[in-house]
Amino acid sequence: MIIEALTSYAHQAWVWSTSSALHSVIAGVVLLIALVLVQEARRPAMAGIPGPFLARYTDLWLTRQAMRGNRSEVVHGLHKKYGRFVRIAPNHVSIADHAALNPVYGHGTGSLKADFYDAFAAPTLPRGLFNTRSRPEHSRKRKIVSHTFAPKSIAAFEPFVRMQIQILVGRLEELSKSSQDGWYALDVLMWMNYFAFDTIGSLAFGSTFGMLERGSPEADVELPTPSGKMEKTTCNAVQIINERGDYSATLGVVPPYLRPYAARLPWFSNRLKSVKKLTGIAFAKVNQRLEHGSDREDLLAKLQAGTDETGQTMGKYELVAESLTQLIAGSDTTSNSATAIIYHLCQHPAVLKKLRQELDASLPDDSDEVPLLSDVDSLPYLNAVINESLRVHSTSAIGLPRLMPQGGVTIDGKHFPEGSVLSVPTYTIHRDPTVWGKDAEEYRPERWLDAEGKATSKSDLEKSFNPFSTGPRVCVGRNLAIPEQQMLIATLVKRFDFKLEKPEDDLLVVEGFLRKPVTLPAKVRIRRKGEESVWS
Ligand code: HEM
Repeated sequence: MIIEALTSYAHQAWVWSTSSALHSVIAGVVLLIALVLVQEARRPAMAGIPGPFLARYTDLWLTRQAMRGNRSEVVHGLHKKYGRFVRIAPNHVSIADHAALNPVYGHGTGSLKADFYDAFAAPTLPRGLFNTRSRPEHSRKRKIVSHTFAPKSIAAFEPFVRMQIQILVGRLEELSKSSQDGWYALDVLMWMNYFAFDTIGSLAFGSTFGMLERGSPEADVELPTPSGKMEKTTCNAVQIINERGDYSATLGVVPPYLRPYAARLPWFSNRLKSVKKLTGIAFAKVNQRLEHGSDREDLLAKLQAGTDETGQTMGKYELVAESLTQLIAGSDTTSNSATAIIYHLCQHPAVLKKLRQELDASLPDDSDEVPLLSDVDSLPYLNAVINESLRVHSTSAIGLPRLMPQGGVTIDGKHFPEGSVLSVPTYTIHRDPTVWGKDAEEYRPERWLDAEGKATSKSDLEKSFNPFSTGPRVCVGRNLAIPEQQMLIATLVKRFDFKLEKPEDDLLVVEGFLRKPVTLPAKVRIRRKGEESVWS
């Protein structure tokens, strides 16, 4: 009886919906609402968690924030309004509490990278260390790659990094001398990009992109043509790496079943060209290296030599994928952070003065050499300046989404079942007043030091300091990233004066996957001792 009645009802509804275009639209909307409500009913754990009304029913709310380029600031505002737990998508809760870092990201929790990371896969390559979501595949790759970042390897990389700093110094001196009053106008961000790309090019591909020498962001690309031949061309590597971040971080929050359609919209399809070109850069560089060989002890050499537990080395495509991963992960992270440091030093003359006192006391004045890592890695104020800049700027600022494993997870009495997506927003925990104090929004390197100016026992602050993430997917390159900043910033501060074109302006930032400065117009000149105030 009931089945007959339902069948007859469905039949009538079908006839009604097909009887006119308006009826079809109404039927479609009703169906969509029914689907959304059924989905909502299947997620009782999420139901009581506050957040924007639309985010409860559709991922498109978060997509919109990602497209607008200020996701972290918006999510931060929501946490201020609603508290520690905020539902930012139907199946995604943001938890602004450092105590959630371990259950969400920690070793042994069994959480995995969420399907957000599928949007980071390069179309023609196997997954790399960063975007693989498979635990066994990640463990295998991580074993090979972490070996390349062991302390012994970092010692071998130091001369390559110092060489790029030396080239940067030479170029800035030359440009300063070319100007009548010694001040040369430049975009600090672009020069930090040239440095970061050339350094990672030198390490990950065996040769630089020549950006510092040319003062331009061009890189060679090799792309397959429809006929299967490789076409050689050039592109603006800085621009395409930015566009690739915007593309992936936005497409990654679109529901997976809508991604093929979304990818056809001009906003995405224009940026997809950049994703392809980026792969072409890695192909061009790795091909060059494989053709010509090299006896350099760099990242690529270590990747080529690395073996997994079965004794297998990486094949060519995997090698390209991992080199590309390092190019993407190790380039603008470095340049964004260095630019933010220079900006904050320009805005805080007292901090600059103190840093210079420390550097002048520990490094010789008359040396043309870039300092050794061992000369600068334990300088407390330099490290405080770097940490404070990583905290305030947070180039990796969004909550990195993780999929909860079988059995789910309970955080602060709230249970999230298997399949829930959770994240801890780095931008917000870097501003938690219960950890950082009432002045959490202020730039104050002294918070990293004790009353005698020595590095504090960091455990109190470090529990909420998350620039490199944590757990099995923690940044594998952090042992390189920090020494790179230490040597670079020590050299620039010791040898140059900077002044901002518009000191009254905040640092303009936009967020794709990373929170990055848009530009930092400034002037640079060879340092003139006794005229310290010019930085502000
Ligand atoms: C200041 C500089 C850097 C910052 C702030 C930074 C930050 C991060 C963060 C937050 C992650 C986790 C991403 C996620 O889970 O989605 C990450 C992962 C990663 N980083 Fe870095 N990074 C920096 C420099 C570097 C450098 C120089 C390299 C290599 C040359 C590098 C290579 C990687 C790789 C390969 C991963 C993926 C690790 C994995 O999933 O096992 N990073 N980084």
